[in-house]
Amino acid sequence: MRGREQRLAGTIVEFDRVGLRYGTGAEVLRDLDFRLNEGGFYFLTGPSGAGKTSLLKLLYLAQRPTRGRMSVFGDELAHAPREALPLYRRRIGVVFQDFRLIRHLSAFDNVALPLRIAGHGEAEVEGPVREMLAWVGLADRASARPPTLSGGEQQRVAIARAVIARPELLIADEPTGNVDAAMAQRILHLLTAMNRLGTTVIVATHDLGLIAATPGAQLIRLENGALVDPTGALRNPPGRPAEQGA
Ligand SMILES: Nc1ncnc2c1ncn2[C@@H]1O[C@H](COP(=O)(O)OP(=O)(O)OP(=O)(O)O)[C@@H](O)[C@H]1O
Repeated sequence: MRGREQRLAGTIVEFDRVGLRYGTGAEVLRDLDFRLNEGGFYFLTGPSGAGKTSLLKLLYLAQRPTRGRMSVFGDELAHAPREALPLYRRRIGVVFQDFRLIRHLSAFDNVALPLRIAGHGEAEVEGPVREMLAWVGLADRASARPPTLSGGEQQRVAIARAVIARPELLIADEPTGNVDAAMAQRILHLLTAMNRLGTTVIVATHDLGLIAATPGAQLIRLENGALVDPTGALRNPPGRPAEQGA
């Protein structure tokens, strides 16, 4: 299926001594060494200002490392030409902390956007978008514009938009930051359902309840721009297919 890529079997993202600085400031991320397994579910945690959003920006290719190597979907992207990135971005779904919905478009049109950008005709858009809106419990809000939706509803439109094109990698920045506990459970359910369908998921969160409710998820902890990985488990994740029975 992805045979042309030379990635280490089972690895979707690999960081090798990655550093990031903004402008001429000090590095906000330092010496990040880790791998994400295909099909894994990861929580990214750490104190405010530790660099979680910055790390996610590297993952969704909005920032490039200022140091080190970074491969995504098996290709080295730290120095890839800018015009090469949109093709990779289409394989990544992002739920932004502040949603970034388009205010003047309906919930339906916001969710339809990735399919339309990918060139799908309206016949291929209508059904999947209706189905996705139903899946996130917003079938009756399809024509509503974001400013008329509650925070939790906007959050679910943002999730529907992020997953409609079946991304291989789903990145969510504090996806339960604006909702109550019941809605947080519902959002977690949506993310784990995507994960069961094969999508690799990484979620930045301060919500310990969310982590406790997701057995099998792996923790990635950042402190002051560096990974806390005392056992090296993030550099050499156990149980990767390439290592089994080899
Ligand atoms: N665009 C930017 N320009 C300069 N510095 C930035 C920029 N974005 C983030 N920073 C700095 O990088 C560091 C890490 O910020 P980041 O937003 O990645 O942390 P975070 O762990 O996501 O924090 P929070 O949990 O509060 O969202 C902070 O010191 C922040 O001030």
